[in-house]
Amino acid sequence: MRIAGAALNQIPFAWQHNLRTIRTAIEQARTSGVELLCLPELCLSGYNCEDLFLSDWLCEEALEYLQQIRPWTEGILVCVGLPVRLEGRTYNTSCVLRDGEILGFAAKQFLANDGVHYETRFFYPWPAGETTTVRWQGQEWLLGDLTFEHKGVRFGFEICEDAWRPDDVRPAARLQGRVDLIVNPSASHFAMSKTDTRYNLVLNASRTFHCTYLYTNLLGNEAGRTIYDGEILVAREGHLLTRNQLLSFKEVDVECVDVDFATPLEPAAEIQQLPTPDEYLELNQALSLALFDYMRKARTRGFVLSLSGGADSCMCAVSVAEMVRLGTAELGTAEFMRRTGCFTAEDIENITGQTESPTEQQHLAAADGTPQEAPSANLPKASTAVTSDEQRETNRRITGCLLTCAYQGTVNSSDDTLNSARELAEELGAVFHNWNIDDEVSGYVGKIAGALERPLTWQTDDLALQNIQARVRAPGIWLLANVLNALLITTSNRSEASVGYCTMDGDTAGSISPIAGVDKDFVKQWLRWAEVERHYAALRHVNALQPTAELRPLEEKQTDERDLMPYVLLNRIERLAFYNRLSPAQVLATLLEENPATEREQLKTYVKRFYSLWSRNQWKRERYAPAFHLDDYNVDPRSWLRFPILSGGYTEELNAL
Ligand SMILES: Nc1ncnc2c1ncn2[C@@H]1O[C@H](COP(=O)(O)OP(=O)(O)OC[C@H]2O[C@@H]([n+]3cccc(C(=O)O)c3)[C@H](O)[C@@H]2O)[C@@H](O)[C@H]1O
Ligand SMILES: Nc1ncnc2c1ncn2[C@@H]1O[C@H](COP(=O)(O)OP(=O)(O)OP(=O)(O)O)[C@@H](O)[C@H]1O
Ligand SMILES: NC(=O)CC[C@H](N)C(=O)O
Repeated sequence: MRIAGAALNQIPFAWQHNLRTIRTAIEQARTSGVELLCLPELCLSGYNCEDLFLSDWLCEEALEYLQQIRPWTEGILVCVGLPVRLEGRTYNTSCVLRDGEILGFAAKQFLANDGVHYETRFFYPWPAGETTTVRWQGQEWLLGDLTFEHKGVRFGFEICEDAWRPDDVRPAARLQGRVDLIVNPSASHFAMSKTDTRYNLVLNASRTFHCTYLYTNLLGNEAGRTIYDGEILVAREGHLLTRNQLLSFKEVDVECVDVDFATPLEPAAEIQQLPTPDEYLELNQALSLALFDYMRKARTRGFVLSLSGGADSCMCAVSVAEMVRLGTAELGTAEFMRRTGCFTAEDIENITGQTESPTEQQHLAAADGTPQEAPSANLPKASTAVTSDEQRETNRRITGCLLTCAYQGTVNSSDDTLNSARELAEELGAVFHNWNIDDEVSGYVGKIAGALERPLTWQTDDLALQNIQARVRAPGIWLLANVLNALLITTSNRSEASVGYCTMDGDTAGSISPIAGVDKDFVKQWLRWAEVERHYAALRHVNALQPTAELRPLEEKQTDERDLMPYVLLNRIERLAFYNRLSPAQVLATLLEENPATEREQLKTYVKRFYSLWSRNQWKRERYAPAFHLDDYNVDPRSWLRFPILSGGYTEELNAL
C-alpha cells in the first residue's frame, strides 16, 4: 500500500486557508497514487487556537468545515485533525474519512502539558478502551479509542504526546498485535536537535511494537512563537522507510512510501543512527521560516531594525537576509515575493522579469510526490546550496525592500560599531540610515536636571543616564516602522532577558523579538559560523568586537561581561536553575565541580548576582515582544517558563550559600 504523511503550514481558525492546504495535500497525494494519507494534529482548526478550544462555536465550526473535506476523499483514506466538543469537554481528535464518508474519530489519550504545551487547559484526555457517539445533523459517528481497516491493513492512532509516554502505558502497547500500522498526527514544536529524539521515538516504536509507524508533523510558524519542522517519518520494524526535509518554505509537503504489509520484515538488530544535527544550520532555517511566516501572516511589509553593529542586531539583520536567500532558493524568486504579500505584480516583474506568477498547482508540483530514498541531509537543499552571483544581487534587491536599518549614534558610540553596521547593511542590501541622538538625549537630561535643580552625572545617575540613551533610540525607529508598515525587530537574547540587561521601552521596544530564545554565547558562535560558512564577510567586524552596550563614556570601556559575568557562566547558571530546576545551593555546588580553577567566592558572587537580577527582572520578561522558541527551553513566561513577578527573590537561599 502507498501511504503518505503531509506537513501543512496552518493558521489558527483561518478556515479557508487551512481547507485549501488540506485539499492541496489530498489532491497531491491522490495524484501520486497514495491510498492512505495522514495529516497533522488539529490541522483543520490549527493547533494553537488556545482558549478558543473551550468555545462551543469553534468546535461546531470545525465539524461543519470537516463536511467540506468529505467529497475530496473519494478513492483515498485521509486522517484529519480537529477538536470535538462533547458535553462541555473538548477532545483532540483525528477524523478518518474515506470515499466521502466519516469512519470515526480517534481521540488523544495523553495530553502535552510541559514546556510550550498547555493542553490540559483546553482538552480532556480520552480514556483507553472507551468510545462514545458524535451526533451532527442526524448523523452519528464513533469517537474514542478506535482502530480501522483499509484495504486489509489494520491501523490505529497515537496522537503526538501519546507517543512520548512510557512504552507500557502508551496506546501502542495496546495496539500491538491488533494493527499493522500506527499513524501519529503531531504538532511537535521545533527545538534544535529535537529531530534526533523524534527519529529514535518513531524507529523504536516501530521495532518495539512490531508495526509500520507513520509520523506527520505541522509545518512553519503557525501562530507566532512556536515553530514546527514539518517532519514526516515512516519506519517499519526499526528500519527507516522514508524521511522528508525539514522546515520547508512550502505550505504543503507530501512524503509517500510503498509498504508491502503482506510480506513480513525482520526487525532491525539495531536502530541506525543519523548524523548529529547541525544546530547552526537548523537554527538558520528555523529562524528564517519563522520570520517569513510571521511577516506574511501578520500582513506587514518587512522589518525595521536599530542596527548597532553589535552581535545581537547583526544576527537579526543576517536572519532577514537568510530568510530571503532560503526562501527564493526553495520557492523561486517570483513565488517567494508573491508569498510575502509585500510586492505588487509590477515589483515582481521588475525584479524577476516574469510577468505571471506561477499557479499554485505549478508551484506545488515541485513538491516531490513520488516515493524516494530518505535524503541524507534533513534540511532543504537550499540550506547549504551556493548562491550564484546573479541571484545574490536579486536577493540584495529584495532584502532592500524588506529590511530597513538605522544606526543611532551618541557620543558614547565608537567608529568600530558604526563601520560594522554600515558594512553589514551594504553587504545584505538593506536600506541603511545613520543619525545621531545626542540632541534628544541632552534635551531630556537637561529637562530633568532643570526640574530637579541639579545636574545628572555619571557618578550619581549612572543607570538613568544609560537608560535614557537606549530609550531615546525607540521613538524614531518606531516612527520609521510605522511609516513603512513594518515589524520593528527588538534584538534581546535569552541571556539578557534572564538578568534584565536591557532598558524597558528602550532596546526592548519592538513588535517581534526573534532571538530572545537563544543565549548570547550561541549568538556569538552562530555569527562566526555565518561569516565563514555563509560568507558574510562584513561580520568580521562584529566577530572581532567584545559585546558592549556602549551606554557609558567610551573611556570606561564598558562590556557586558564586566557589568554581569562571563556569558558562559551566566548561561550555565540559567540552565541549571531553570532547565534542570536546581536550587541556588545545588547550582553553586555544580559550578564548583565544573570550574575547579575558579575561586569559590567568585562563583558565589556570580550565582547571587544571577538570582537577584533574575528575580528583580521577571516583569521585564513579561513585557518582551513575541519571541520564537528555538532552543530546548526558553525563559519566556508566555511560552515555557512561569515565574512570579513579585517574590522573595531567593533571599534566604542566597544568604545560606
Ligand atoms: N517588579 C517590578 N515591576 C515593575 N517595574 C519595576 C519592578 N522592579 C523595578 N522596576 C522598575 O524598573 C525600572 C528600571 O528598569 P529599566 O529602566 O529598564 O533599567 P534598569 O534595569 O535599571 O537598567 C538597565 C540595565 O540594562 C543594561 N542595558 C540597557 C540597555 C542596553 C543594554 C545593552 O546591552 O545594549 C544594556 C544597562 O547597562 C543596565 O544595567 C525602574 O524604574 C524600576 O522602578
Ligand atoms: N548605536 C546604535 N545604533 C543603533 N541601534 C543601537 C545602537 N546601540 C544600541 N542599539 C540597539 O540596542 C540594542 C541593544 O544593544 P546590545 O548591546 O544589547 O546589542 P548589540 O549591540 O546588537 O550586541 P552586543 O551586545 O554584542 O554589542 C541593539 O541590538 C540595537 O538594536
Ligand atoms: N502536541 C503534542 O502532543 C506535543 C508534545 C510532545 N512532547 C512534543 O514535544 O512533540
